[in-house]
Amino acid sequence: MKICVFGAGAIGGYMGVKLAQAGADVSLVARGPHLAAMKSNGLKLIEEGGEETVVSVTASDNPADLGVQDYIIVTLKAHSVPPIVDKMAPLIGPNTTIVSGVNGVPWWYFHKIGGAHEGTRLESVDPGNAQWDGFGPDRVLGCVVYPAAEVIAPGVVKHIEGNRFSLGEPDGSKSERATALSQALSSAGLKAPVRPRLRDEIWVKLWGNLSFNPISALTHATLDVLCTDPGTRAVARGMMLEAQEIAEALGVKFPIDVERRIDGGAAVGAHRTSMLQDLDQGRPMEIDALVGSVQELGRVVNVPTPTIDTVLALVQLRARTAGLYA
Ligand SMILES: NC(=O)C1=CN([C@@H]2O[C@H](COP(=O)(O)OP(=O)(O)OC[C@H]3O[C@@H](n4cnc5c(N)ncnc54)[C@H](OP(=O)(O)O)[C@@H]3O)[C@@H](O)[C@H]2O)C=CC1
Ligand SMILES: CC(C)(CO)C(=O)C(=O)O
Repeated sequence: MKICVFGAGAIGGYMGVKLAQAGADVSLVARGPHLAAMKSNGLKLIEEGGEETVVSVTASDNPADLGVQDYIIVTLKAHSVPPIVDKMAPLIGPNTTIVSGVNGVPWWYFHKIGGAHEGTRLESVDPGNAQWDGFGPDRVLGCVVYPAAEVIAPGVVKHIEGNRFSLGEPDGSKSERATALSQALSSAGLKAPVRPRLRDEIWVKLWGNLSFNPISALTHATLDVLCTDPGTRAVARGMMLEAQEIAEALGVKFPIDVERRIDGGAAVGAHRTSMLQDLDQGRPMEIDALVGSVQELGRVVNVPTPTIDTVLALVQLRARTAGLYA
């Protein structure tokens, strides 16, 4: 089984080391100094408990070097995917599965969902239908990424916590391709359950990213603070309740309530969300995938989103004034 991890930064690098350590036929697409470091010295993973592993990896910035794959696991930031759809072509053959390990509402959300919205495209996450038309939604296997990791130096990934990558077919079936990948990831020491209702998990994760991430970018507060301060907790709650109404209109069942989700955020502790880290480090922020996409879904199901609209406008302007958002 040939697996390519496209965008081997924090999450992709973590997966790449675990798969390579387990003897999988894995290759990585990366770029710049991070790629140069992993080519010269191998890719180093510092695990949750401090244990360090260095593996030698097959890595390139040119997909043509790596050939056709059985699975391409995409671990790019959401906004980085549409521009590289054409670049991925040498990795794709008739039976290639594309695993979308990207936060936010996935571009394939309405593929095989059934009902009135079947086939709806989302401009916020797939401008110009680049992925829908370029990859084709039938290739896609969904994935919700739970681990937290960071590239702390070129060629060095620090794993912070978690090892679950939930997988799910857009139609909820337990397919052969999902089961085979789940086994490969499990052999590498990762948890990879195949879920019949992946969209429910997407929303529970998204609840946090939708609200905590922009609030942290606007306030520079860590999760423990913004989830317990009465004012920002109320803003997060307002956004999450609007999102819940949208998701439920689309058939999602939430296994927990908003208060429990916010308490879960607080329990993570003094974490600076990825959006705040991106702002601080001058990197583009995942605003469209995490917040704009939920606003767009609200328009699809005619649910008003006044709190989401307000926070989205503020964080967009914050990012624009930092030169990080067009
Ligand atoms: N990090 C985390 O803890 C978590 C992340 N996620 C999600 O996972 C996804 C990946 O996040 P994360 O791993 O943090 O992101 P990173 O930025 O660490 O990794 C993406 C990597 O892809 C590289 N890249 C971008 N464009 C190209 C290209 N055209 N060719 C080759 N390489 C490219 C980037 O290089 P460069 O740095 O040069 O741009 C970077 O090394 C996101 O959707 C994120 O929200 C989900 C849960 C937790
Ligand atoms: C906020 C958190 C921890 C989950 O809600 C996260 O995923 C992020 O920092 O992007």
